[in-house]
Amino acid sequence: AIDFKTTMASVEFPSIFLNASGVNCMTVAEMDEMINAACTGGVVTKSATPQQREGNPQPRYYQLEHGSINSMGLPNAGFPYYLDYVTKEHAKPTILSVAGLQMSDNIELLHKIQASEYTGLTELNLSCPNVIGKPQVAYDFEETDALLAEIFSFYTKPLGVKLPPYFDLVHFDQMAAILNKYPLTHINTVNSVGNGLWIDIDTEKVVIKPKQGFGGLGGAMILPTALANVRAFRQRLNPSIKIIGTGGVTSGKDVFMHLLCGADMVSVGTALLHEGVGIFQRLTDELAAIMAEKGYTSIEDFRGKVQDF
Ligand SMILES: O=C1NC(=O)NC(C(=O)O)N1
Repeated sequence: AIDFKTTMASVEFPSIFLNASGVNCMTVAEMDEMINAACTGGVVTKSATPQQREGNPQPRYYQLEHGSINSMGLPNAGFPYYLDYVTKEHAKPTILSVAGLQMSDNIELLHKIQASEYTGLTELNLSCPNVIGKPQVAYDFEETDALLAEIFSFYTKPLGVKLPPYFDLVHFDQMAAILNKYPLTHINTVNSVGNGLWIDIDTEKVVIKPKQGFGGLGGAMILPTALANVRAFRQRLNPSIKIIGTGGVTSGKDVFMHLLCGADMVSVGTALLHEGVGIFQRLTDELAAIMAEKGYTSIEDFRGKVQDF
C-alpha cells in the first residue's frame, strides 16, 4: 500500500488528510471522531477566539448545487477549551486554529500558547470573512506584516497561517514576500471565497441570514481558485514553508491536482460536512488508484510537478 504519511515542523502526520477548520471540529466528540477515523492525519480545531462565541444568527449555512455558502461568524467554545484539548495526548497530531477579533487578541492568544504546555502546531486564521464589521486581515498586507513581526518577536513554537484566496498575481508576489520573512511552518490556503451571495428564486430571498446573505463560498466551485493559490504560493514561498491545500476537494482527482500544485497536506471542508469522516478512506482509495494507474509509488513522484502547457 502507498504510504501517505507526511511530516510538518517535525510533527509526523500518518496521512496527508485533515479537516478544514470549522468542519467536524467544534467539540471534543467531533475532534476525537476525526482522530479516530480511518485515513486522517489528525485534526484541525475550530478557530478559537479568546471567549466562547455563539456566532451569527441562523440560517448561516446553505448547501449549493456545487458547493456551500456560510456566514457562521466564528462560533466556538472559546480558546481554553481548544487549548485544553490539544494539550492532552492524542493518537494523531492536532493543529490548534486561533482567530482574534482584533490584532491584540491574536498577540494575546499566541502569548498564551507560547506560555502553555502545548508543543504542537498552531494555525493563525487571518482570513475569516464572516465576522460582522471585521475585515479579512490577510487582505491588509501591512497589517499582516506588522502582526507577524510582533508575533515572531516572542513566539518560538510551530506556527502557520490560514489565508484567504487571492486573485491577482501581484498580490501573490506581495504576500509571499511578506511570508518569506518569517519562520512559518506552513500556510493553509484557501479559506472560503469571501462574501459570495445566493438567492432562492421562489422566495426571491437570500439563503442565509447574516450580512444580507453575503457569505464565504466553499466546495467544488472554488477548486480552480484553490489550485491557483496552492500553485502560486508553492512557486513563491521558501521550501521550508509547507502548504496545506484546502478548497474544493470532493474526489481523489481533486486531491491529485492539489498535490500536483505542490500541496504537502490536503484538507476537506464542505465535502466532509456532507459525507462524514468516511470521505477520507474514499479519497485515499481514489488517490491510490490514480497513482497506481500512472505508475507512481510515492507522492514525491509528482508533488509540485504540474507542468505548464
Ligand atoms: O475562517 C472562517 N471561514 C469561513 O468560511 N467561515 C468561518 C466562520 O464564519 O466561522 N470562519
